[in-house]
Amino acid sequence: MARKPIVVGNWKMNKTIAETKAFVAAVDDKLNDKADWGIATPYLDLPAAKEAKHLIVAAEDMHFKDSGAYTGAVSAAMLKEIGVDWTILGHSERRQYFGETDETVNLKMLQALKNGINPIVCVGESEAQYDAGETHDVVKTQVVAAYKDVAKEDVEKTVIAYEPIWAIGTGKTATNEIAQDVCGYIRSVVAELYGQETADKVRIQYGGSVKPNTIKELLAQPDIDGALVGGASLKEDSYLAMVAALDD
Ligand SMILES: O=C[C@H](O)COP(=O)(O)O
Repeated sequence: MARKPIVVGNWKMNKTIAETKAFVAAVDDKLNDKADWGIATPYLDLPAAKEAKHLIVAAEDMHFKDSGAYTGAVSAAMLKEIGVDWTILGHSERRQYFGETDETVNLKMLQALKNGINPIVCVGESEAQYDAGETHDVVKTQVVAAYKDVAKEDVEKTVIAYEPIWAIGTGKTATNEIAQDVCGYIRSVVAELYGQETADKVRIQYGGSVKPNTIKELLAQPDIDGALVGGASLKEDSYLAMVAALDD
């Protein structure tokens, strides 16, 4: 079955509210139907981003509890209240700098799905793990942990982003072959967990130095159903160049 690609810009800790409004004004009307197009923004920018009519708007994280004494955290209900029904979870920067673990990613997956929020769950190996040939083992462990207790009927609401850490912000995109190999392997792990039919419905993104000149070939790979894009999603012209690249 054909899976519609999903391309989401992950802005990380970039852009003010004013810059978000300018981006939406420049980009939202110029998208095409070659993919579901979206942006993940800092919490403060989300209401401005939600002024978009076409862009999917995602948070970059959320907490796994309903409410309580979790200073600095944002809940699923808070996101839903402003109409946000997507979130990234388990990005490697959250794992590296904010103590995110496979266990908290799993709790957040369950909390997101319970609240009608679609998670984009990130997995990927470090450079040392890549060099040691551990990529498949690492992503399998992360996927199995993330989906613990996730119901089969919820799986197709989720997106998996394969982001090799060594390719993030480095300009070192994984080759099409490596990206396809790992995304295909991730699909086989989902098939082991939930069966092939469910695995065939899950969209798997590649992320890591995706640029307007590389996105089309990456998305042409059979198991790559989109991209999670950092740097190249920040400038309006670069985002629109990715949109145009899929039009060719
Ligand atoms: O979530 C996005 C990734 O971390 C990729 O970032 P990048 O495109 O700047 O390498």
